[in-house]
Amino acid sequence: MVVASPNPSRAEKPEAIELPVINLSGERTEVASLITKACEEYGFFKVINHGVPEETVAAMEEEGVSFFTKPDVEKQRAGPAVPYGYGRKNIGFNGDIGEVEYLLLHTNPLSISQSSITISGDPQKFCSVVNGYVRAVRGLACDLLDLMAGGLRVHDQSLFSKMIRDVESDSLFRLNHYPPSSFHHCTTGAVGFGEHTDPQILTILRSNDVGGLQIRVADAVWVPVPPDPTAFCVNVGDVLQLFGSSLNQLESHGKLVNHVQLIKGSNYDIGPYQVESTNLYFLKAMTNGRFMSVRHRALTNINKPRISMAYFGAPPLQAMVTTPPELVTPHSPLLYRPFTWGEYKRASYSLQLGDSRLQLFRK
Ligand SMILES: O=C(O)CCC(=O)C(=O)O
Ligand SMILES: [Fe+2]
Repeated sequence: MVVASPNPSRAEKPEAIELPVINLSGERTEVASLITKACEEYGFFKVINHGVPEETVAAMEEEGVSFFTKPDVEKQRAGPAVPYGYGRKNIGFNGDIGEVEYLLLHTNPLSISQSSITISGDPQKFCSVVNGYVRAVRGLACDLLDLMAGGLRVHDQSLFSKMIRDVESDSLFRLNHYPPSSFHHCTTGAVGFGEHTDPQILTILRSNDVGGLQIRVADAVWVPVPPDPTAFCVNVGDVLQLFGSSLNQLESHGKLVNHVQLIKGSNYDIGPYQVESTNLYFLKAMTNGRFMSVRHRALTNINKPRISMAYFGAPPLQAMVTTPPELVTPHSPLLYRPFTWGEYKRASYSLQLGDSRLQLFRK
């Protein structure tokens, strides 16, 4: 894999990346193969004609805006986020800080209903809007996971999706609010949500029309993903990476690497290249590394508030996460030892946001 040197000059402003756009109303086998390619080459893609009603998204966003514009004392009633509830600036338990406030919810309906009491003056309405949104995006996530399993030729095409359909699924929903940087008297965008990979299976992300999401294509090279309020942005989580890798595959993550080369060929001087020998940047586990869980972060906008909504599809805590045998071949030997999602989650919670976790489970 080719990456930039650790000390890039002017590496902060590479051109925006055009993520693959997958039209879900297309022919199924073709859609499955496009999604599989996007997961192998980018780890991120956008979906259109996804079937999630605009009203469902608008209602959720409205609840988010109405919560975040409340006075501080009222918001604090829903906190602290240990781990669920309202959090501000502190992300996790290990000192990560960002210019963000958020609501982190477990998607279990009982948990949503309990959290709603301190979040909203009309808890029943809040609860029903969140349940409606979660149901819709979970449906989308399951459909995408079935298509991925098909594209990877996994025998049981519901192998991935049944983990998040399970009533005990540990899936989460996070509403992020990034106040404009000017609010903090900054003249440039600040880091709202620091560099990380999502530990779960799959993330379905939606934001308002304000940019901020960036993905890391190489060491210290961040490319902005333009906002698109008509689409969902989907990204592979660590666990999905495990489900499908050989080092050969790690090296063939063409598109992101090509993007770096494009930047190198343009005005951006990102210094001499070197061959990266360890898999520090692209972490992968259910695809035995065929799909990549890419590092990303979110910056604040100088003038406008940004709202994002992320659904993180996860297995039940006791579920065993392991690569389907059909994805293990002599050419692609098993990369990770089997583990439970609970074990992986505990490892994530014990580390900082930007730490690599999957390699703790490398065979
Ligand atoms: O706000 C965003 O666009 C990204 C947020 C994110 O990566 C997360 O919540 O895990
Ligand atoms: Fe994330």
